[in-house]
Amino acid sequence: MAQQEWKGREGGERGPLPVYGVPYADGQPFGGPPSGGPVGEGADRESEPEPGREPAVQVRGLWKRFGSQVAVAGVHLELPAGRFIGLVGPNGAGKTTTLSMVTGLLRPDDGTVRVVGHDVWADPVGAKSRIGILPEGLRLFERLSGRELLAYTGRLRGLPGAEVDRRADQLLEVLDLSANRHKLVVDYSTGMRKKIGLAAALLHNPEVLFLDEPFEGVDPVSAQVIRGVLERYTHSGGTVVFSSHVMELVESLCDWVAVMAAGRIVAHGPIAEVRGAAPTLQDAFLSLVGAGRRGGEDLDWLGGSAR
Ligand SMILES: Nc1ncnc2c1ncn2[C@@H]1O[C@H](COP(=O)(O)OP(=O)(O)OP(=O)(O)O)[C@@H](O)[C@H]1O
Repeated sequence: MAQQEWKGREGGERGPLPVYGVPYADGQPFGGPPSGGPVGEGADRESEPEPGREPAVQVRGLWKRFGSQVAVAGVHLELPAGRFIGLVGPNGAGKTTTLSMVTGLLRPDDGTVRVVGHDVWADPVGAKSRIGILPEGLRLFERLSGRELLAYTGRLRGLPGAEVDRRADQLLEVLDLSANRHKLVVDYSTGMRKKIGLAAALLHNPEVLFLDEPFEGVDPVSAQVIRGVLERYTHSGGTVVFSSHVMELVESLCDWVAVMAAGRIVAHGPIAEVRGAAPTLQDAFLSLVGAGRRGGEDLDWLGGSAR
């Protein structure tokens, strides 16, 4: 089965896959830890960051305004490598704006972003060659088939054709898209679009994967498949940063979380630390973002029965 053949970044029987395009500065294929142990099954996922390993993302004093609207208000954040990281916050908190600036899609008004040590704006090629992105409102080349989209993405990433073919076929198989490989992307369902977008983001085996709401519109079976692929990716040393509103999902998937509210980071760290004494992450989240008990008490006209 293709899933078993697809070896992670620490390699398997076949060893690590070769790196193409811009070589990694530390000479480590696939961003495997230059020192320290592997992050994976059996590792203490909530322990301190691995010693000697560059943070996946370092954000300093990040600001973004849209007219009078301050979307991101001086974010400082350091995301450890090799973790499954959730970025959570209420609607309008600034998550998408932050992720857009961190991935080089939107220029900040102020501040710096480094991805695995590479400044996103001073060294865009160095930074972008190390990341994969599944952005919000994913725009894809609609008139290509899923298979053609992966071939195109792979060649853009500098992978040789044979390697693109091998990886694309494995990803299509693992993500259960093989039967739809020749269908045009325009005819893909929402969940299929997420999966082909994820395949495109993973194809060059990035060091850090940024996903904006990857499970939105995805059925439970596909969600399980995506989850398995992402867990495999982090277990072999990759870093996932994903935004979500579904706190149960974040709690079950992530080992590290950053909470945003009103353009600022209000808490960050290992899940257990952020949860503190609260029974669930959802409870901790509600108290962190200052949510009141607005359950619609004022909507006295709503609800059928006359009073
Ligand atoms: N291009 C834009 N022009 C004007 N305002 C914007 C723009 N993009 C974002 N904003 C505003 O910036 C703030 C943060 O938006 P952002 O999309 O980053 O929030 P979010 O946390 O991702 O929200 P959601 O969870 O609803 O997706 C909001 O008030 C939003 O209206």
